Amino acid sequence: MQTTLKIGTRGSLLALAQAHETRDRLMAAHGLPEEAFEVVVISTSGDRIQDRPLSEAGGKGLFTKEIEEALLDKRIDIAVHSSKDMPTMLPEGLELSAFLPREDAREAFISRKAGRIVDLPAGAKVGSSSLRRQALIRRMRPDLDVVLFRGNVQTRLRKLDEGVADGTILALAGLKRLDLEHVAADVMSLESFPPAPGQGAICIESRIGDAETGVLLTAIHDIPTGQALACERAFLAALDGSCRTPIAGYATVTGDKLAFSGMILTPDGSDVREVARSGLGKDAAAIGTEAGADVRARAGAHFFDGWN
Ligand SMILES: NCc1[nH]cc(CCC(=O)O)c1CC(=O)O
Repeated sequence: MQTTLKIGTRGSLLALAQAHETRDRLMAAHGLPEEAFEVVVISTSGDRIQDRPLSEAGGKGLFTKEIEEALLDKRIDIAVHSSKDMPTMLPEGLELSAFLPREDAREAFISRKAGRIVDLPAGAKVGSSSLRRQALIRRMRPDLDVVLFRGNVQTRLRKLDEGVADGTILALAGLKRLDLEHVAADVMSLESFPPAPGQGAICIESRIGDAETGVLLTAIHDIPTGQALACERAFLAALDGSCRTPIAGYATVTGDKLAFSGMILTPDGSDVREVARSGLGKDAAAIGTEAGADVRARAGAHFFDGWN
């Protein structure tokens, strides 16, 4: 390779850890030196807006817009993202071309006051800005006070120290990538606190038709993770998923088999619909689409009233 491969990323420590993991895997897969890569940090609107829930500020695309512009302008060659933060629709000309092997997708409860959510005293404050997490907390403990909590992982942990909330929920995957796994008081089961579609999986976005980059990425793409993500993202798309909708979904792939579980909730957590489907990994997207259509039909129009 004559020129360096430019890897675009947000500037948070978690985003940088993900960009470095991608670079390290590319180095190992192709026997390339570190100098063959350049990590380009790009600030996004999502990083700058801190005072509002993202659902009000414009949704998921806020973390990707400026990075995707850089990709389309060829200022970078690939973009590294948390799959969870990726909208279901990408700008024309871009695709998710590789997924790294998935990290643990479970959620962690973090608190100095209690070992588990169920042990928090009545009225305790739990901070989260995710509608899914807020709904799941309320479903489990309607008596808790759910407060808005934004910022990167470090900011949220500092807010806990400052007493802004008594507890919060973070992805175990992010904590692991930051060597902060020890702050987790409890790791919650996939059944009791199901993750967001895409949680724990790093994805790489690139320009459609960029064959040179495609060859590099094929070597680090994890097929089971790619199938799981195709299913989860199809589920989200079938439900018109955005940051405004409490949706959980998680697929596992073993050999050629795929198993998917999904859930939608009303924002107050009082009503849920669950769906489980299994099939072949090669049919991942169709399984996700069908699961989404099924859960939507069983929910009925009334279920979605409170969503917008
Ligand atoms: N929305 C922020 C975000 N995007 C991805 C992760 C965690 C890492 C992952 O799920 O891969 C986080 C932080 C969190 O939810 O704790």
